[in-house]
Amino acid sequence: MAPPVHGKISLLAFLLGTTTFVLSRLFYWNDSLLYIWEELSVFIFFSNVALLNIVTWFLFSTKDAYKNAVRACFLGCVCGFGLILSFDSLRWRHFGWYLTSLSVFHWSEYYITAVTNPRSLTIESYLLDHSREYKIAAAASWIEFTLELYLFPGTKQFTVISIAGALLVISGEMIRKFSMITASTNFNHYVQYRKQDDHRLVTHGIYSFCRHPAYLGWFLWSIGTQVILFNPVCLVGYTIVSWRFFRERIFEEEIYLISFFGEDYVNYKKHVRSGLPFINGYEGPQSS
Ligand SMILES: C[S@@+](CC[C@H](N)C(=O)[O-])C[C@H]1O[C@@H](n2cnc3c(N)ncnc32)[C@H](O)[C@@H]1O
Repeated sequence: MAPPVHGKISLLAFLLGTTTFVLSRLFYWNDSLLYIWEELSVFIFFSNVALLNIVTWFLFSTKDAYKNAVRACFLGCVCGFGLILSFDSLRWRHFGWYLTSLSVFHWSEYYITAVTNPRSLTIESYLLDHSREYKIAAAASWIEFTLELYLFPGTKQFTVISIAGALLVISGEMIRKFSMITASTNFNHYVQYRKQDDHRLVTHGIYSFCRHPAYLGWFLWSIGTQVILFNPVCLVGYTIVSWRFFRERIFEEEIYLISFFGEDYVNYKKHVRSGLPFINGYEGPQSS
């Protein structure tokens, strides 16, 4: 499946943003350039971000294309910044891994939707405006990381733990994207309260192992980000809050799936587990 024009714009703008990282590598060419980079890296980085914004504005002049491109370019710059920290900073290296994962996650939510289900594609498909709670959770993890970095710097250097976190993030991301590709036009970022004519029950591929693989993937990804950062407080908080969120979401979603697909969904539910620990979903009126 080829991405529609919005997918292509998003890809191009994201790659443009990541040139912030490529540019930083050019300063490693010789010692004088490296000296300039070490002295002026913040100024050079933000000048490049500003320049890219202007380039994006020129390239994608229509309102809709610009709205899309500016978000993708911003995520590309965050990815580039994450890569710079990952390669250049010992103290902030794991924060760099986290920023790279975060930007790739949000950008690919849009891009995979563009490829697999363009009809449902909107600017919200970046999930950047997800919810107030999501933003508070992100800010809390940045604050915890920074505080602990200054109070207990040694705790932010456990690379083995951060590698375990990165593996969780990568597997969560892959499970989620496989689910989106498998469910294709039946996948929607928002719970559907009315059945579309072409909405089919998906029970094959990754959906034959668990009923909610995309939520499982997101759950693993979100926990993994806190393991990368070695944030013990947010790790516990994220686990509890996201588990409760998915328990309620799955409960609500299954009420509608049973109303859409009747016995077919009830049978599917009997044979395939939800995928998230200790979450059974909707089990009839007595379970509410
Ligand atoms: C964000 S997607 C999540 C899908 C699924 N819960 C998962 O975690 O992979 C939500 C939409 O997918 C639809 N959906 C969920 N499971 C489905 C299935 N097995 N077959 C078809 N549509 C499904 C729901 O109707 C809802 O609109």
